[in-house]
Parts: sequence; structure tokens; C-alpha cells
Amino acid sequence: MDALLEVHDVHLSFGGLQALDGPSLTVADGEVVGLIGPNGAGKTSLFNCINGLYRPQSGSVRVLGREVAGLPRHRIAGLGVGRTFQNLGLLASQTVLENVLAGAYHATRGGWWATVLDLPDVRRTEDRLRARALELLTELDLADVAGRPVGTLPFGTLKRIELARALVGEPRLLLVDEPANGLVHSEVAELGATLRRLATDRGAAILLVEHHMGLVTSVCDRVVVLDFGRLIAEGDPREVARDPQVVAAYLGTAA
Ligand SMILES: Nc1ncnc2c1ncn2[C@@H]1O[C@H](COP(=O)(O)OP(=O)(O)OP(=O)(O)O)[C@@H](O)[C@H]1O
Repeated sequence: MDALLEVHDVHLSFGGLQALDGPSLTVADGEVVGLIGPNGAGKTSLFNCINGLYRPQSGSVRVLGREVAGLPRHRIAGLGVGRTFQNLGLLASQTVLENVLAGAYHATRGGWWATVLDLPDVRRTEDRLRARALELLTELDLADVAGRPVGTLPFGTLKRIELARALVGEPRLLLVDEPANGLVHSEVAELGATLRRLATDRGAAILLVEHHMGLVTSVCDRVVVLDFGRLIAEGDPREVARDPQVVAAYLGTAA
């Protein structure tokens, strides 16, 4: 069977700078894979190539066996790829519920006429998404703030809203970018439990970019390590963390 995500020999450069220099990796259903590496290693660039923000110059990115490199972002989201952003992509003046529903934009594209005419199909989809959003808000302990504007809420809460927004479209593959950044210890532990639950209960595959090694070792089945756009190690999180090449990369001494 095809892996859920297959990245093969992807190259991406900005002028003379090689952001991705041929990494290959796979993620299977229900698997949580950590994507780690020092600052500037290419982690976010790889996310951008998977969800269609960037188009790699060469190589292949397959989701459920289908080539997605070069497809528009909403089409890739429609194939089941969700994403959270490092710098939260939330709208401060909108409520928590509105922000979460915006994450399902690709699923509500019934067309202008369908929306204006309030066609039953569009209404049914919107009702279903609303119910799903409210369910997620309860699951992520956000039900009490559903009607509050996002701009009035603390940072740890915003991180959970960002996660709910990525989940409302029921992704098969979730790309999570530095979710622990800015969270206190107890929030990181809670986040780890939430990510594990998503993979175990919903069978979602998760690719997790994270610098917090405690979170990586506690939730990831496997990690892949990038340095200067290249894959330098792969395997069990604890073993990889001891790999001399990985240690050197983090200390800035790798070639
Ligand atoms: N749009 C862009 N234009 C020019 N250079 C870019 C662009 N996006 C990324 N880069 C460069 O590509 C390289 C990889 O960056 P990327 O953000 O993917 O690394 P990262 O591993 O996610 O780093 P961090 O852990 O700091 O978020 C860096 O040298 C970065 O400066």
C-alpha cells in the first residue's frame, strides 16, 4: 500500500541558497514523525512544499499516491492535508468559532451561486462543519471561549485554536509547525497527549516540526533530521538524539 505521504528527492532553492537538497521521507497512516534540525535546516520549507505554498524545482511529493507538487493549496487541503503555522494564522477580531470554521474553507467551496442561493447542499455542509467545529472546541477545552474574539485570549489558548482550525477539515495528514513554542511545561504535556490521541483515535498521520526534544521523544514514533536541506539521520527519537552527526549539526559544527 502507498504511504500517506511520500517525499522523494525534493530540491528547492532561493537564488543561490539551497533550502532543500534532496531529502526523501515517508509517513504512514497513524504515524507521528518528528521533523527536526537546527534553525534554517529547511523544515518549514519542506512543509511549504507539502502543502503547496512552495513549488519545488525538482523531486516529488505524493499524498495518498497522488503527486501534489505544483497543485494549488486548496486542492492539497482537499486531499486531506492540514497544517498549523508557527506564527499563528488567526484573525484577531473574529471569534474562536469563526477562526476554526475558516480552516474548512476548502470543504465549503460550493461556488458563488450555490452560496448566494443558499442551496441545501451548501447548508448541509455548513451545518456539518459547525457541528464538527463545536465538537473539536469541546475536545480541546475551548468550548467556553467559542464566542470570544481571538485577540482577547492568551497565547496557550491561541495555540489550541490553531490546532482546532487545522483539524476541522478532518485531515488525514497534519503538518504541525512548532506547537510547543511559547507554551509552559504543563501546556506542552497536554499538547503531547492531544497529538498522540489524534494519531491513535483518529488514525491521523502527523509530521511534527519541533525544537522541544521532550515533546518529540514523548510523541514521535520516528524522527527525521534535516541539516542544510539534507536528511542526515532517521530513526528512533532517543537514538537519533545521540547520533554524533546530529549532535554536531545542533552545535553548528557539521560540514
Ligand atoms: N521565501 C524565502 N526566501 C528566501 N530564503 C528563504 C525563504 N524561505 C526560507 N528561506 C531560507 O531557506 C533556508 C531554510 O529555511 P527554513 O525556514 O525552511 O528553515 P527551518 O528549518 O524551518 O528553520 P527554523 O527552525 O528557524 O524555523 C534558510 O536559509 C532560509 O533563510
